[in-house]
Amino acid sequence: MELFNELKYIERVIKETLRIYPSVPVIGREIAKDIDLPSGYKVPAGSIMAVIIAGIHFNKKHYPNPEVFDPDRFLPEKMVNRHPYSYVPFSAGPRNCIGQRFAMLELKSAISHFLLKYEIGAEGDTLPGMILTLQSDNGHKVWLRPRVNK
Ligand code: HEM
Repeated sequence: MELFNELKYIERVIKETLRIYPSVPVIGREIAKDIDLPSGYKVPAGSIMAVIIAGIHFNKKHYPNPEVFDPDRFLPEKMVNRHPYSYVPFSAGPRNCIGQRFAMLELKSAISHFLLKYEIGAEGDTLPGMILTLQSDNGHKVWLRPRVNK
């Protein structure tokens, strides 16, 4: 656990990956009470709303040049003034992802063990698609090379 806490750069890479490619790009909620939006629109109780997580993560107000992959957006000093709900790959509130801490540990473990043995790179583009969760429409083409420890 202590070692995983030290993997700061991998953590930023995972966070930035989940910003651009949130595994759950849309969630739904039934509205319990009427909401008056600042735009003047009233959302009546009982409505079903879609929360577009991928849309929130591309809001230029929070993420300048949102299409650019930049793990350093998640440096502590860059995050300090960001709105708490500007980054919600695991949703937020009472029904958020119960597995988010485990998911982060699992990803750090898998990625770090993998990178100790292999180099990996993209081979062509991936077309994002969605079947409830985000996935590739044309597969993930990658190259792998055993890592030679110098
Ligand atoms: C990168 C990995 C993961 C992502 C991005 C993710 C994302 C999410 C999101 C966005 C929700 C909320 C759905 C909603 O609000 O309607 C959710 C719910 C949930 N997730 Fe995850 N999840 C991940 C991994 C995991 C893992 C590893 C587990 C279990 C070990 C897990 C268990 C759950 C459960 C049980 C819920 C439902 C919680 C509830 O409704 O109260 N997730 N997840």
